[in-house]
Amino acid sequence: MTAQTSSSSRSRPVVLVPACNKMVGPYPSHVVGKKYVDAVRLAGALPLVVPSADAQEVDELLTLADGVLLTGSPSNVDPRHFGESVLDETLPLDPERDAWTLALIPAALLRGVPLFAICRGLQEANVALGGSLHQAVHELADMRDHREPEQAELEVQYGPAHRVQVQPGGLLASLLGGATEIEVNSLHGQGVKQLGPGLHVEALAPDGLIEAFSNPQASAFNLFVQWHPEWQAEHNPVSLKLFKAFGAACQAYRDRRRDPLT
Ligand SMILES: N[C@@H](CCC(=O)NCCCC(=O)O)C(=O)O
Repeated sequence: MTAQTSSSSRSRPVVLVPACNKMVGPYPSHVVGKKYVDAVRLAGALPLVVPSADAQEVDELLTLADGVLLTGSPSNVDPRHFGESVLDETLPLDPERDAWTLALIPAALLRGVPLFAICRGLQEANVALGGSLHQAVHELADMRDHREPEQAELEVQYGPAHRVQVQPGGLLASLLGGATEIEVNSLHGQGVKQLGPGLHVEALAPDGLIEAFSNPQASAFNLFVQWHPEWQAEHNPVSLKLFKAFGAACQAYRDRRRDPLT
């Protein structure tokens, strides 16, 4: 092994983590939950938190990236991005995040950069790829309330909430060694209404809500999940498998970029 290949195989892949935008006291700030950054490290990658960016900066940022992790957030994707007006004005939005992640997602997929998206990340990916969202799943007949018990302690909010059926033959089933059902947490009010064209359902909740999907047309690893695998990921065998698979895809992307002939 040459010195060059040995150093490239040792250097960790860089994973972009887009920040949310919120006020911290009187100060407009960029914020990312620590559990997401920790999970990127657990995947064997180096997290790089990106503050809000310009849609024009997406290509430049992707040249730095060996992977992208889209986090959850209390904020909703603005329904105007899928042709609806906001039904509940009291819920938070994050127009600065929408402004560039909706451009980042198709660009990352086109470039073959591995992409893993969680909760709001799944929702914004569906919208970025031509789908739409329910604004309040809990107000639909025959759907369960997928929101967390807000007054409960965090362990309960992020505790197991319902099972999901893993669709046979898909990426998720393969990552989970053929598992057909898993237990997940649930902390969201929005949810997939119309899945974007060409996207593949990977998991369903008992009420039929899409809980995971992938884009089989993209050349690299991509997985979008509605639950929160980053919560105490090191203690959850399902989460470990997902983050390890994402990390391995990011490492392979980095190694190919560094040494295209290997
Ligand atoms: N606001 C959206 C998305 C929900 C979501 O991502 N929750 C995460 C909360 C904080 C965190 O754990 O990062 C919805 O309600 O559907």
